[in-house]
Order: sequence, then C-alpha cells, then structure tokens
Amino acid sequence: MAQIIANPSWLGRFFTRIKYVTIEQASLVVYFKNKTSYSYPIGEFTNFPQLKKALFSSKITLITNKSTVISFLNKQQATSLNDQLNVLVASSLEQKVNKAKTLLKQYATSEYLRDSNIPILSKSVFSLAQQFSSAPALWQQYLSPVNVKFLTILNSAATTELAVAELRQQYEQKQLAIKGDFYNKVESNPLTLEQRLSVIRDNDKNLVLAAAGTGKTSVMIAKSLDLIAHNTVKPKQILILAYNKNAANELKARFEQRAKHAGLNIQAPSILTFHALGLKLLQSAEQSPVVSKFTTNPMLLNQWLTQWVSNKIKSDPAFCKTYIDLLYELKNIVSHKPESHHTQTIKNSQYQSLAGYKVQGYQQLLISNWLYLYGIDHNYTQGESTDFYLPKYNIYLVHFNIDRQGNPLFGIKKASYSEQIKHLRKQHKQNNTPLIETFDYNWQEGKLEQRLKAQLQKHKVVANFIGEQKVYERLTSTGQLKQSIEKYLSCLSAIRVEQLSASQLVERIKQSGIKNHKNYATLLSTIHSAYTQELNTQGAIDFDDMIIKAANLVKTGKAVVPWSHILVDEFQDISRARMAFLNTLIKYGDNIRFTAVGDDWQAIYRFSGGKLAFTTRFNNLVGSHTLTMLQKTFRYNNSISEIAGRFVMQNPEQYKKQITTHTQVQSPQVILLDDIHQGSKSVAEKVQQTIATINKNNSAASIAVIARYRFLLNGVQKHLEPKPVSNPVHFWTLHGSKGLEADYCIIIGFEQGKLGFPGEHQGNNLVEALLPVQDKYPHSEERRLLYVGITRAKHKAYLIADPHACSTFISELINDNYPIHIASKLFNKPPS
Ligand SMILES: Nc1ncnc2c1ncn2[C@@H]1O[C@H](COP(=O)(O)OP(=O)(O)OP(=O)(O)O)[C@@H](O)[C@H]1O
Repeated sequence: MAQIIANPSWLGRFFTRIKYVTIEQASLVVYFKNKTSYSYPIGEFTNFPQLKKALFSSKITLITNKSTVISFLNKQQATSLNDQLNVLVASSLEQKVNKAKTLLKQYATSEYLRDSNIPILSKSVFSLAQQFSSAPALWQQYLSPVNVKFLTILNSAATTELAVAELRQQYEQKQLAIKGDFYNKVESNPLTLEQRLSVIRDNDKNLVLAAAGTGKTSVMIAKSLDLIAHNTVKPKQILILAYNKNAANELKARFEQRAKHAGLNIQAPSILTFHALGLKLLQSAEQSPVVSKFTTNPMLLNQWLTQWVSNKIKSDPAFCKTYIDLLYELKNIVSHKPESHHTQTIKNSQYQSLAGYKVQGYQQLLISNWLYLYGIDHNYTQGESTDFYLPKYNIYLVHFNIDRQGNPLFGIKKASYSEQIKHLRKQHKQNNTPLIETFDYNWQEGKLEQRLKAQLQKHKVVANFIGEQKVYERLTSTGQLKQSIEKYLSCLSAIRVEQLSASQLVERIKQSGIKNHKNYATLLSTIHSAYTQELNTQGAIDFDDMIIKAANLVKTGKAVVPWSHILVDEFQDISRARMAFLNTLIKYGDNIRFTAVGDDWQAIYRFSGGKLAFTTRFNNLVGSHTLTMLQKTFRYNNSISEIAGRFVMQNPEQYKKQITTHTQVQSPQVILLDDIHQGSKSVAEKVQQTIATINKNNSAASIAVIARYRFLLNGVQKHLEPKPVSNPVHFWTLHGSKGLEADYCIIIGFEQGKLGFPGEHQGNNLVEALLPVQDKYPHSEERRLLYVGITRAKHKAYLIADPHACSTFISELINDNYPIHIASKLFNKPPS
C-alpha cells in the first residue's frame, strides 16, 4: 500500500505546527515542524476517525480514550488518509469485536455473569456497543455483517445494568433448557422454577431468601450436585456451612442419597459447622488445638466464673464494692420514675436489697444495701411517709425525691409534696423521733453515700463494714450471686460473638443509657481478661478463638482456602464473628462464589449473636448480590401460610413475600383452644384431649407439642405418660423446633408476664446492650418464634391459650380477624 501523506493546507501552513501526517507501522504519525513526531497506535482507536471538511482545509478527529483533533490538513490528502485509516481501524475494531465475543462467552455465556466481571465487560464489550451506536453507518460499511449484528443486539440494551440483566436472563433460560431433565430428577421431586434459578445463579454473592418449608435444603443439595455434575467443580471445592452438627449430618446423608440416585459416584463436599471449619483450617496448618472443656460443658464455665467472682469478692474490697453497686443496672434517669409515682407495687419491684427487702426504687436500694453492708439493722416499709426505720436507735430515715430547689420529680405537684414533707417533719418533731433525710439530688450529685454516712454519724449510729466474707455469704444465700453470674456469662458470650473491643464495650453500654457504664465496662473487661487467662492456663481455646485463629491463619497465608463455592445455611442467624470469618475466606480465597440461604422470618437466635440485619440489609452489610426468593412452600397449606405469613409481616423490617402453597384447603387450619378443663385451668389435660382427637382421625400422624419454655413441656409430658397413644409425639421448644416438622402441632404457653409468650421479660439491660442491635418492632423475635412454631405443622396447628388472661399474640389474632378457627366461646372478642 502506497504511503499516504497529508500535508497542512495552504492556510494551515500559517496556523499549525504540523509538518505532515502519515500512517506508519499501524500508527498514525504526526510529524511536527520542529522535527519531533507523535504516534497514535491504531489499536488504541475506539471508533472510526471523523473527517470534517471546511472551505479551505479538513480536520480529522481521532477517537481513542480521548479525542484528538488534527486540523488544517489539505482537503484531498486528508480524505485519502482518512480512507486508509478507516480500513485499518476497521480491522482493529473487528479484532476487538471478536475479542468481545470471546469475553462475553467466557464471562456471561458459559457461566453466570458475576458482578466482579462486569467491569471487564464494560471496558471491552459494552463500550464497543456504545461506540457502534455513535457511528453505525461507518461500522456497517466497514465491519463484517455478523459482527455488526452482534453489536446491534448488544446495543439493544439501553444501559449496562439492562445489558447485564439481559445476559443473565439469557444464561438462565439456556441453563433451564439444557438441564431441565437434571432438575427434574436431582431431588425427590422436580425442582420448582425458583429453586432452579437459585441453583443456576452463581454471582459472587447470592442470597436465597426462603420461607419455611420452601426447600432450602433441596436447593443446597441440588446446587452442589449441579456444580459437580456440570461445571467441573470438584466436591472438595465446595463448602457447605450448617448451623449445627445435626443439620450438617442431615445434609451429608441427603447429599449422598441424592448423588447415588443421580448415578454420580462422587464424594460429598465439605459439609461442616463453623466450629468444625475452624478446626479443619487450624489442622491444615498443622495446629492441633485443645478445645476448652467450657465449650462442651457450660456448667463448668459457670462453676469457674462463680469461683473466680467469689474469690475476687472475698479478697478484693474494691471489687466487692463495685460488684454490689452493679448488681442492678439503672437504665437512664427515667427508669426510676415509678418510685416517685408510687405506681409500681412492691411485689413487682425488680430491686432486692441485700437485707432482703424488695425496695421501691433504685436509690432506696442503694440506701438499704449501704445500711446492710455497714451492719446497721433496718426495717423497710413502703409508704408515703417513711422508708426506713433503725430499731436499735429508734431513728427514721426518709429519702425524698426532690431537687435542690425542692421540686419533686416527675410531675408530682410541688405544693402537696412540700406539704407532706413539712407534715412529716412536724410529726417527728412532736414525737421527738429523730428523722434522717436524704434527697434525690444527693444521688444526682454522686453524694448519697456521703450524706448518709454524715447523717448517721450525727445520730451516733455505729457503722462498721461487715467484711467481704459476709458479703459473699449474703450474695450466695439470696441467690444474687447465681443470678449475676448468669448475667455476666451472657455478657461474656455476647462480647465473644460480637468480638467487642474494650472501647466498643464502653460505647455499647453507654449508648444503651445504662448508668455507671464505665464501671460495667471495666467489670466486664476484667471478667473477659480472666476468662482468656483461664483458657491460657488450660492451654486451650474456645470456639470463638478457633474462628479468630483460623481467620488469622488464612490472612497470613498459613492456611489456604481451597473452595470455589461457599454455601451458608440458616444465614438469618449469622453472628458478626462468623460473618467476619466468612469475609476473610472470601477475600483470601481464589474467586469464591458465596451463597447465603436463609429466611428472615425465622431469625430466632439473637441471644447467641444472630444478627438479622446481615439478611435484611444484605446489600449494605454483605455486598451487591443476586437475590432469589423461594416462595412456594411444600410443608403446609394455604390456611397456615396465610396466618403465619400475615402475622410475621406485621413487622415492617421483615421482607415482604408472597407465599404460595402446594396444598390448598377451604377451612381454617389454625385452631384456637382454651386451656380450661372442667372449669379450671389445665393445659396438660387440653393437650391430651387434642392428641386424642388427632389420634381418632389418624393414629399414625406425627404430633409435636411446642412451647416457649422447656419446663412447660415437662409438665405436659408427665401428664401424658400414663396414657400413651400410638402416634409419635414430640416435645419441642420453639427454638428447638427449627428445621423440624410434624403432621400436627400443639403450641402451648400463651401466657402473660415474664415467662409468657410473648415474654414481657425484655431481657437484661446489660446483655441487651451487648447483643446485636434489634429492630424496633415490639416482640419482633418472639413474633418470629410463633411463625416458626405454626409453620412446623403440615396439616393443623392448635394454639392452646388462657382465655381470661390472653397473651397479646392471641388477642391480636382474635381482634385483627385472622382467619383462625376459634374453638371456644371463652375468647370473646370485645365489641368493635
Ligand atoms: N420442588 C419440590 N417439590 C415437592 N416437594 C418439595 C420440593 N422442594 C422441597 N420439597 C419438600 O418440602 C419439604 C420442606 O423442604 P425443606 O426441609 O428443605 O424446607 P426448608 O426450607 O429447609 O424448611 P424450614 O425452613 O421450615 O426448615 C421437604 O419435605 C421437601 O422434600
């Protein structure tokens, strides 16, 4: 090909530094008058050059990453140069289109297009289509028709997002068609479309959001078999994480059974619990850790902490004092409101002083405890006029809820309260009985103890500290030591699963509005250090350590992550520590695809660190992902589904799902029964009658009696023992029923109060502060528990409740007209 040269036009000689422009060795080269030159490799052209003709000269615009204009060229020469350039650019673009096809095949046709591969396609594929759309005529003129067609199709999606969605959909359709037979047979029943899609979608991160009985297990088995059978993934490259050992064993057995059925002679993937995974990684780095006996026997941990705290109380006066001070936590100032209002009855008081009095308010608690600790015998009576009486000295002690200006707290009328105080003082004066006065403002100013001491001294009351040994004995005999140990064990567990640093600990307690937050944080840090010290002494680690250590080995390259696919079951209950561990595996592994399978409606393990937000806010907290919903349930009928679903979706934080059921019925299958037998309350008798009814219709049907608390089940079980039925009868707590099913379920324990359902017991303030943040909807976790309970039933769920003191859940079902069958007239709905 003859070399074409374009010189500046006659006019251009005056205005441009260019000497001439030519094509040399696949580049457009511009030579300047000052003897320098600049090359534009044709491979870098992203589109055809644009030739613009003016009156006296032409200009060529080169389109690379940026556009460059070469002006004032001789018109005729510029046209020839541009023609030749077009031929060369066309050949380069043709190669680019061919490369784009290869990339598209690699990243979007032979596998599910992953988020991490979108930038590659954006750069080398989607951008080509955009260039094509800006000059289609030239592309059509110079490129092969097949490539033009390819670009036209690619270009039909208006945005990258749409193109990605389109490519993914095409991939899904193709896979559905190719593997239809496999998906029909891989499980005992043909997979549903949504189950198939969950199997096919293989983004970097995937969330399979299910409902109860929608076949989560089927999806995990089918997905791993599909990967092994069709995608040349080796079993050992797949890791399935189960919530506990039983679930892991069940998955293993089911995998083997299905593989055999599919005629695949393959070993099972790694199906492990998080703990077993931690251990496996440690072992792979030739570490054989000793697992602390505390992990397998929580009683031993309880004994150890009790011993440690006891020794500390007996030997460390400062610790002893702090321990007493922190027995009850006071949550912000408003929580001592009831003591001034006199609304809370003494019976319900949460404060029990060391002297054994249930005192009305937190400040009275401090006073009573101080008197006790300093050996001052005192009586306590709740009343308008007096609080404490010291019989040995015939002295009265009153704590007034007023500030320095004499204003009573919390809306009590100043005039009448002042009158009361005046009257009281007068009375004592008349009777000549000494009266010691303390005030709310003493406490607010941190000087209550000081005031008390000074006043007692003034009245010659002898105050001698009873000694740490006696304090310890008292704490033991009142049960307060035991109670506090349980509280601190829960805190310890929360600190471990939430992996809280010392500063996070302070912050969390402070945020929750607990008074003395620094002291609590210090006490908890001390307990935590003692615990880790104890593990050191044992030469052992616990499960939390195991996960942290395993993650560190991965981070430092001492343990390799051999998996290409990680599937996690029961994701709604994942803890922060476990999520951090998973993130490490994903980050340090090679191109890992992560699938979380969970049901936000069944998140019931917050107390062991389950952080539902990882599921409900997956995008923010875990990352961009593909979401697939499993909304067809096979376990139960439309009646159970409608009631349980509507009930759980009252909480706006839960995902909205439209559940369809395999089985349809016409009448309500959730039945409300009262717990009255022959005029008096007898839950056990009612359960027995219900079982008898079921037995009459189907003597082989499985039955589960389910309750919030184990002790409720024990009572019923004992009652039933003398008259066994042929049906298999199970006794499950609501938590324990997760993942299980029975033909008929009988749910009991719908009481009001602390041990009711929903439990009015909000949990301990301190423990609450350390657990993962909970959504604000009232009783949200208990609500999900009832959802779990009802959806264990394949045919009918019976709810046995007290009609005279209805639990709020039962009232809600009645008053909001849930389509349940109310089989007792005792549940009268209030007239609307
Ligand atoms: N495509 C299907 N066709 C028919 N039955 C199915 C299908 N998929 C799953 N099942 C059946 O539905 C039942 C529930 O499945 P599975 O136990 O996997 O559900 P799950 O989502 O784990 O339930 P849960 O969350 O309540 O524990 C099982 O008996 C299973 O065999």
